[in-house]
Amino acid sequence: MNNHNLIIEEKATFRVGNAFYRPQSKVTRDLGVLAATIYKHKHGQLRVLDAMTGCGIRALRYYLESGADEILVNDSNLDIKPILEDNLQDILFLNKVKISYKNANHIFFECYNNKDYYDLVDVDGFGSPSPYLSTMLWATKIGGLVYLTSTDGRTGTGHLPEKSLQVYGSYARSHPACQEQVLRLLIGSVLQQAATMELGIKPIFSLFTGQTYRVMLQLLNKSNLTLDNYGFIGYCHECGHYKRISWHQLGKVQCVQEKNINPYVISGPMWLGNLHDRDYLGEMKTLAKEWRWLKRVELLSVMENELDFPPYFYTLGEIGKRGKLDVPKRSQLIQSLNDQGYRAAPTHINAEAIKTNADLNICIEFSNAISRQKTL
Ligand SMILES: C[S@@+](CC[C@H](N)C(=O)[O-])C[C@H]1O[C@@H](n2cnc3c(N)ncnc32)[C@H](O)[C@@H]1O
Repeated sequence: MNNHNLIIEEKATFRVGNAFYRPQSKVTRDLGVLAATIYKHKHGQLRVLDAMTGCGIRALRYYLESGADEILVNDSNLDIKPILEDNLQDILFLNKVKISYKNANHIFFECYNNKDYYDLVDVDGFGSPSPYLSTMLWATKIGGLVYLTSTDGRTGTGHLPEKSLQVYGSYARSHPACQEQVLRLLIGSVLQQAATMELGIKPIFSLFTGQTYRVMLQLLNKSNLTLDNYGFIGYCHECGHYKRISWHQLGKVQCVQEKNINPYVISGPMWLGNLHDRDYLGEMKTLAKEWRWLKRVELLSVMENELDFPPYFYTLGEIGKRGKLDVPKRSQLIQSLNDQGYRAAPTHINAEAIKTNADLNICIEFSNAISRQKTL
């Protein structure tokens, strides 16, 4: 490889040429590498299918950093062949990598047909993930991981509810916590697709970067779709309250606040369980510390702290608007809620929002109390 236009990302050195590379997605690659490395430690092997590779950066990093034993690298764009083969030449030479230029669904079907299942299937496409929501599972080993991307935020955030029905089989409406909803729709949709094959899934971690939604899921050997973990979220546009709604409550719930009765606007069905697995996240954090990836340690700590909360968050904007006073800093409001025995934590999804088990009215009351104290 000549040195012209060389890019270095962690242990990988490569060129982009006419292939795809987005430096801002490094955080999604970093977390993928951490999870893959933990998987290799636990299972002693790591065979990766990088189904939409672009310039090959993920394949390189899974090999060089996670210790992947074997990688099937694929991209449907044959025009990138010279640059991709140049980038992967060292591992091609070691017989660690196979490259193909097919539609990802073709590859998934081939894997299924040949009973050739992978430990990690990375599906990093453009826009909507809908063509791969079920097919990617055909290529995944039971107990293995799938790492799925969506960059189609508009559909799941409630701007295109009918398209959401088409993509996720769920009706998505707009509300302040709608980015968390996209992650939940993605997980819920894979959960439902897996259930049709009598399989289940467990979220290892879920990530929103501001542009990209990513979920890392583990494939389980039996369906875990239940009326408890797959359901609805209601949002009251009048008073800003949320409610987790189960199937048997549909049509029966109304928002009753201060003698006003308002209908909830309902989105779903979607995943209502935790967005991450506590143990796996903890192991990823320990590894990130060992590798001195301090920014990732910080992110994983926030993700750890957002576990075991209701499936939505309150934005400071909503709290301020409804409380009609200036809203304090996020950390101050969280501290004051914690001091009074409520659970509250930041969310990685929105830098101006909190996850809490306190009611919105409590958040407004505490926020106003801090504001009044400041003006005294
Ligand atoms: C977002 S880029 C991948 C980026 C890469 N994983 C990374 O981290 O830099 C999406 C890639 O998927 C390829 N692609 C799009 N649709 C595909 C399909 N159906 N099958 C295989 N590859 C596809 C595109 O050619 C493009 O290179």
